[in-house]
Amino acid sequence: MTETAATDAHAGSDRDFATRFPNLHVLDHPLILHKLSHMRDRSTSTKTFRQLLREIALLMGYEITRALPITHEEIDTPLERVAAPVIEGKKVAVVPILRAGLGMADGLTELMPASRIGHVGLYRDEETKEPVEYLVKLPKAEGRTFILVDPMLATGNSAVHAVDVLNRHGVADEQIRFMALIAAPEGLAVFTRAHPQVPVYVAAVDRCLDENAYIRPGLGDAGDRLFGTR
Ligand SMILES: O=P(O)(O)OC[C@H]1O[C@H](OP(=O)(O)OP(=O)(O)O)[C@H](O)[C@@H]1O
Ligand SMILES: O=c1cc[nH]c(=O)[nH]1
Ligand SMILES: [Mg+2]
Repeated sequence: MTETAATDAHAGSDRDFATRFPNLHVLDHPLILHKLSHMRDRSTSTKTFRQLLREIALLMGYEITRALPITHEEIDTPLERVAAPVIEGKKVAVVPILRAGLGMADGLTELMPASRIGHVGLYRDEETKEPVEYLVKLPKAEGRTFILVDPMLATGNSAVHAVDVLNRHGVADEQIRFMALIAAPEGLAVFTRAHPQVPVYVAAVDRCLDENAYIRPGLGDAGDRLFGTR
C-alpha cells in the first residue's frame, strides 16, 4: 500500500448512514474489508483485482441472498424421506451493469448456478457524467428477484438508470436489490431519492466524489482495472 499521508476513507458514522439511507446495508465483515483494501491498492494486478472482486461478491452474496424465498423439495436421506428447504434458483436473476458489474456477477452465479443472467450495458459520458445505454437483455420479470450488480455507485446516475430499465421491463422496485462494492454518499442520496424501496448492499461508503465524479479514495476506474484497459 502507498506510504504517503493517508486520508480517512469514510464519510461519516454508521449511525448517520442508517438515518440518511434507511435502505442501506453496509457489509463490513473483516474478510470483505481486507480484500477491498487490496483492491484499492494501485499496485494490485488485473488478475488479483478480478479474483478479489469475485471473492467479495461471493461473501456479499451470502448476506444479500438471506431473504430469498425458500421452497421445499422431497428428498430421500439414507434413512427417510424429508421435505427439505431449497432456493428456487431459476427465480433469481443476476444483472450486471456492464462492464464492471461482470466481475461481481461471476461470484454470485457461482453461489446460484441456476440463476438467470441479464445484462444492462451502460457507460458514463465523460463530459456530462450521464449514463449512455448500449445493451439491454433481461429474463422474464414475473415472480423473480433481480440482483443488480455494479462495483461503483458514484453519482448514482448509472444505478438509477439501470433500475429504471428494469422497471420498464416490468420489474417492480420490491423485486430488486442493488449490490455495489463502494458507494459515495452523493450517489446514495440520488439513488435513495429515486428508488427508496430498493435495498442497497455495499462493502464501504467512501468520503466523497471528486471534481471528475470519481469516488475518493475509491479504487479508480473499476472497469479498466478489471479488464486491464487503458
Ligand atoms: O454512479 P455513476 O456516476 O453513474 O458511476 C458509476 C458507473 O461508472 C462505472 O462504469 P463506467 O461508465 O466506467 O463503464 P465501464 O464499467 O464500462 O468501465 C461503474 O462501473 C458504474 O457503472
Ligand atoms: O470512482 C469511480 C467512479 C465511477 N466509475 C468508476 O469505475 N470509479
Ligand atoms: Mg469504467
